[in-house]
Amino acid sequence: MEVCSQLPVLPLDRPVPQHVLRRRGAISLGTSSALFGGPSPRQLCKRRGGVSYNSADQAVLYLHLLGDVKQRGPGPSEPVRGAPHSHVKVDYQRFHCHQGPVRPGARGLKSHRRRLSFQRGLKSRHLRQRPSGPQHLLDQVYNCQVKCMLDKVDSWDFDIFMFDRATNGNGLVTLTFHLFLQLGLTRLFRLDPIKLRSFLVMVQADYHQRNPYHNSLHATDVTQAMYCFLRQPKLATTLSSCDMLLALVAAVTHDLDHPGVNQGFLVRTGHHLAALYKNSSVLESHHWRCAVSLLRESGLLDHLPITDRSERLGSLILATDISQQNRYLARFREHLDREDLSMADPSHRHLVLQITMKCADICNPCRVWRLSSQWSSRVTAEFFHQGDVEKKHGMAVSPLCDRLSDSTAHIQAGFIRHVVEPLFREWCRFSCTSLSHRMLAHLYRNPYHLHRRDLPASLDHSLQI
Ligand SMILES: Nc1ncnc2c1ncn2[C@@H]1O[C@@H]2COP(=O)(O)O[C@H]2[C@H]1O
Repeated sequence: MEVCSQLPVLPLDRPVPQHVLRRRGAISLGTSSALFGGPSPRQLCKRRGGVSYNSADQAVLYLHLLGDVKQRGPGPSEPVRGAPHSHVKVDYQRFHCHQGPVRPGARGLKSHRRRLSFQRGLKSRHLRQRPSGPQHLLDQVYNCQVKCMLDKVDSWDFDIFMFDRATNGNGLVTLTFHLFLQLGLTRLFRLDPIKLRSFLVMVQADYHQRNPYHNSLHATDVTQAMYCFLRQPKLATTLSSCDMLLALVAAVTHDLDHPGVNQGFLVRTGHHLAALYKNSSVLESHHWRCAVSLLRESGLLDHLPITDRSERLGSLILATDISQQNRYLARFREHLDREDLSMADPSHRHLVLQITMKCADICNPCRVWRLSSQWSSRVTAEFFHQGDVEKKHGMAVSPLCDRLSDSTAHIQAGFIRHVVEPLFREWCRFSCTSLSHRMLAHLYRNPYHLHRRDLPASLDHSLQI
């Protein structure tokens, strides 16, 4: 594998010329697709390599690389040259030489998923260690891309999907760590960067990557949106640093351990969480308890005398229960109508934070179509998957979950009209900024795109005429 250690920052929105690629010949574990170039932006989005491991041999990682691969320097053993799809076997113990061999008893700990799963151990070690050898060189290739994107993290058009690929699926850790620095929270609260990173690694690992929608990418997107909102003048000038800290923690943890099915499903199948939380805000209560447990496990905030920390975090996460939207919105609307919302009043500030959390959670239809369309496809895929499971077990199919009678356009139209628009209209009254107007503009424009996407091509053509 040939790796260049000094690479200039490459723009992510343009294909890399072939001659540059040939000269660099760089391939990294998590490199941005931009490095591999290609004629179309669509191809830019495709990863050309991957990593896997064999559970029978946990000391070895397999790199799967597309194209002609040549090795230089100490690194992966047994390189394969010339094959169109090369597999390079990497001695994992050499990557992490000071970790020592995998303990024979380690497999016995598998059942304690929440504490010491193989994946969490693997990820956290990988992120906590000082990079060494080939990994260090590989990191440099894509760190340039990530840095370039993070410079624009306050942009409403931030491409979270590309960012996640550029960070090799570690978008949540990378972005949130950066935002803590950016808001000065790490310095102000004297947060231990190692604890912060290990907390974020655990958070990321506790999202289910198999869920099309409720996974760590959604949490990263919500966190990025939260950051954009926190920078709005109404909030930036009135919220305390403690408010901001809690808001970021709530955003990044608000869907922890989401099973990919809704509360109705858990209640109807007699899931233990439904019994535990008495069929009320079942998932949100679980996300909150998971967040508290990971905060404890990491010890991140242990040194801070923040009173009611857990309760305040809980009330932000519980506010994302969509079935309670009208209750929150009515309170917010009343204050706006009476014009008596005072950001000096802690209870009013907290209500505003809850509304901010709700906005961040369901802002995906307010993103630019390029991003919004991906979210609507993902959420529909998750709904339909639940419907498939219900059909398979002879249960009644939940609303919006039947792939035979529901469609993405239909689901989005209802969601936007009844849920998103009422919330963002009030938000716009509260924070009347260019960002708010932009979000509303996308919200009104996106259904038009959706409608066109669902039309047969011939009909779409006739409409254009
Ligand atoms: N684009 C979307 N289309 C339809 N429903 C959505 C969309 N985005 C979010 N939701 C729903 O809004 C809910 C907010 O709370 P949850 O994350 O529990 O589950 C979410 C989805 O059910």
